[in-house]
Amino acid sequence: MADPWESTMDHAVAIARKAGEVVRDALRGDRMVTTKSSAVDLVTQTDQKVEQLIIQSVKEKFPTHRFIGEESVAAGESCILSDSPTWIIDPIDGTTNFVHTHLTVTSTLDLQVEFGVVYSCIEDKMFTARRGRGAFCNGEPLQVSQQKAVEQAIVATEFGSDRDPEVVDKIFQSLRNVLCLPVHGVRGAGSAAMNMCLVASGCVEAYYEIGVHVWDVAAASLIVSEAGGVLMDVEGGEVDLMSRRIIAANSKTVAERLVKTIVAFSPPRDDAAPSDRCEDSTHLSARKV
Ligand SMILES: O=P(O)(O)OC[C@@]1(O)O[C@H](CO)[C@@H](O)[C@@H]1O
Ligand SMILES: [Mg+2]
Ligand SMILES: [Mg+2]
Repeated sequence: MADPWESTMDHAVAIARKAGEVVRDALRGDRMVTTKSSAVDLVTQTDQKVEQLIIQSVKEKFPTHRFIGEESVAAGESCILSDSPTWIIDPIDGTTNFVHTHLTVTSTLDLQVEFGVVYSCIEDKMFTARRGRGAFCNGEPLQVSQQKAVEQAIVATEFGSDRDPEVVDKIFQSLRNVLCLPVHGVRGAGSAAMNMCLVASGCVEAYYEIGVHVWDVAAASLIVSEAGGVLMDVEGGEVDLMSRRIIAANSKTVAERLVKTIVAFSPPRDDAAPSDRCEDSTHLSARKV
């Protein structure tokens, strides 16, 4: 049966590839860095340029579509899912990697709940998923790991950009608990989207994080699900993409072991009123790197 969203997804893949070209070009030059919610929550002009490139390109073809973009929300736009087709965009997931010219930088585009696209532009890996039609990397089907024993697993996570000592303590308590399950190892790509694509690819068995944003995980969530994986809230139950908490695992068994292990807490939701997000958006003086 013809897929009504096929041409739209094709456009998403094409614009993700174009975004990757812009990111790769920017890696060869100087990057002006400012900060958002904390001194280590980095953003560059390339993040903003790529997000506008994506949004303008989509608006021209689909004028009724709505957007949730990381940098638009940082600039004060709402982060509310509507009944209209809504694109959830992270122009650069892994800005810290980008600023340090480290590998693994992705751009994510998600059209709720129809398709997800994550492009890892340094590796030239295009991860895609269409609801009900599987997940792929450069056209090759993806399948999660079949390892159900968490003691034989590698788990991915990130430390986030909140440096409140009480929050850091909880993050470290979870990390300690996971390590002592024990697990074979803990890894972090510096990008939630890339960590989740590693789950979908069967490279790691699970990823969890408290502190992510909806734009970090929306596209890759569909890629994990379509690769046979499971999404869960850190306290069990259905994942809420606006809650800033997620477990993406190869199986319910592994996900439920992590639920019993993680020290749960609730950051301000992405769809909370801007004043409640406690994002102080302190734009410290820009610096060139
Ligand atoms: O700001 P960015 O580059 O889009 O997000 C980068 C990122 O590593 O920070 C989050 C918190 O650790 C991660 O989950 C997310 O992928
Ligand atoms: Mg991100
Ligand atoms: Mg980003």
